Amino acid sequence: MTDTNAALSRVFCAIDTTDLAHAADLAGRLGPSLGGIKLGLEFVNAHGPAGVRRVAEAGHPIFLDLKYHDIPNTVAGAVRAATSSCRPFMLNVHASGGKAMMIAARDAAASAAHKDAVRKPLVIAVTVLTSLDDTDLDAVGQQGPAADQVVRLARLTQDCGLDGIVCSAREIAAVRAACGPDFKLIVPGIRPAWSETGDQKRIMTPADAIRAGADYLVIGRPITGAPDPAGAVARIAAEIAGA
Ligand SMILES: O=c1ccn([C@@H]2O[C@H](COP(=O)(O)O)[C@@H](O)[C@H]2O)c(=O)[nH]1
Repeated sequence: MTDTNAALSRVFCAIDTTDLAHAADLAGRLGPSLGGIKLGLEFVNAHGPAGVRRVAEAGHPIFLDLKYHDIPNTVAGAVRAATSSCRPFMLNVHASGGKAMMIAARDAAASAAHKDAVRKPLVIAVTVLTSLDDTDLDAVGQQGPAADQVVRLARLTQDCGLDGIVCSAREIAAVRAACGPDFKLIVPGIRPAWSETGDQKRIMTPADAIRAGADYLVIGRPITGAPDPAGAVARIAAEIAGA
């Protein structure tokens, strides 16, 4: 990839904060070429759909990262409500919530979008959190290694008709081999060489993750914790463009 705008369009910035004014200001400063903004549990629990709509005023697609994990009826209701109130580009559930729940989420997103005459959000499923490694999986009784569990859940997600998954960059090759080129791979756990790892365990640099075949990268603290967030985004875009 040689074009920095094309590189930027693959990046969702995770704005994890309770500060609404800061989130809206930051979204406005990251430039129109950014792929989108990811808002999750911290922000939405503080500010709800009105806060999401406020941040969306900057014009970026919104990835609503609330990782629903409940019984099918409850998740369907949450997906319907979120689709109508937040109009996200993409939202997610946990694949380990099972087949019936994922199908209910898929159908709820489609029916709510149809009812409101808006574009259906991409519905994707979290496989294995990027903060977990093989030892962590053993501890919760999930059959590792992580890559095997990710592929198992990716196949299940695809069978349920969802649009893609959240996985780490380390599993991209295995998931592509199992699920093909059109299945969307959304990849957090991204750490430029100059950033701190923090609580993430299955990490990769932005350039390597794009080279591996990620559709979108989700990058939070390396951008939001930088003294100059827009500068950090530009640096990441240049690294990807050089990949
Ligand atoms: O497996 C997952 C699923 C979601 N996330 C989310 O992505 C961002 C990453 O932020 P960083 O600051 O770059 O670590 C964060 O909002 C998580 O909730 C994830 O990291 N891993």
